[in-house]
Amino acid sequence: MSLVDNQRPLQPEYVPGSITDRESERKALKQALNSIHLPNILLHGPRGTGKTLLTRQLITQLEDDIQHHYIDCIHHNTEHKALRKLHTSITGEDTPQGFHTSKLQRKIEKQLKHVRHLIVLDEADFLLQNNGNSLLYYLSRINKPANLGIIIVSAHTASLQSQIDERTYSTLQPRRIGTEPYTSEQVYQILSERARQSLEPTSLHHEALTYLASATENTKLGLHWLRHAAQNTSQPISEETLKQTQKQAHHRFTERTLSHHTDHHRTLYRAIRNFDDYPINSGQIYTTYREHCRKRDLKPLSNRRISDYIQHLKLHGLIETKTYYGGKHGKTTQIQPSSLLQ
Ligand SMILES: Nc1ncnc2c1ncn2[C@@H]1O[C@H](COP(=O)(O)OP(=O)(O)OP(=O)(O)O)[C@@H](O)[C@H]1O
Repeated sequence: MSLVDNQRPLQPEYVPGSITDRESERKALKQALNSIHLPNILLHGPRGTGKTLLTRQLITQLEDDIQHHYIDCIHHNTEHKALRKLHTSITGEDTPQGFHTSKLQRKIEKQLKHVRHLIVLDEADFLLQNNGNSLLYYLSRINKPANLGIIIVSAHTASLQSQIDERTYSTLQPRRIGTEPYTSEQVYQILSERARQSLEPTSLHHEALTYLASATENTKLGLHWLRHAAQNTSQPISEETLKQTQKQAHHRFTERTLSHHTDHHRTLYRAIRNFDDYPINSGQIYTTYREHCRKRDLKPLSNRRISDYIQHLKLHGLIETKTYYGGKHGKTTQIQPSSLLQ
């Protein structure tokens, strides 16, 4: 018999009825939106600390005269792609393939004049890493007379000042709102509420949930692991069940994360996991990546592109990197799989 009565509350996209312990962040966001001019906000904090949830809740409560546009920058990681998405969201129409950036900009500017708009750039690090601040520069330039607000959601950037050019920064002047990592008690509370809504009664031992909450600060990973355990046993979930399913659950979590990316990202990640000893340097990784490509009949990408892809894995929290300057080889990057994903 399945332990899962309702799958939905265990999905990361599910919006729960109430948000645990994020009242001050919720209020800060709400307050910022109450000003005459829509604000620019940098919402930052580690992965799985409720940033997307807070944003999603906020946009459902906007005043009627504010249109919102949600852009996931993992998929829309260039100015052009993000503008296409924005254009579609503003007009409600598909954006023809042939539209150039300047045409998109003209059409968007026309629409922006009359109503207030709030743009959410979720996972903004992917856009910044890939395309610098060209989109933010453009948006900051057209924001007159201040009827446009931008929420920049980031798991890596606590301050935009070093990431974007001075002019763009001083025009945007984003307010910073941060989400701290959850304590294990908070993770426990969040996961137990989701388990209550999703699982059959008595199908999760108390000490199993305590173990799960102490083993991960990232609620997205915690939910995924719980779902995986529930789907793979017909007995009530114990601490032992969780320990047994940990490796597989983490593996699936990584696969799911990388499903948004290319075959080369997956091949690269496999190459990184292939070593016995860590850290390894980017040169060793590139050689191993090429061998994996050969076995999979893939044409390897250049070292330069692979350096970017290493950054993508880092942004997702799948690997940890340290860069050293100086020495015989100039700059070297040392890499290891994330200690949080075993
Ligand atoms: N305070 C909370 N109360 C209830 N559920 C929460 C809370 N914080 C996070 N969650 C749930 O945990 C999951 C992950 O949260 P969310 O996606 O908002 O985190 P995030 O900080 O945006 O993560 P990432 O940086 O990886 O995108 C979601 O399913 C969300 O509903």
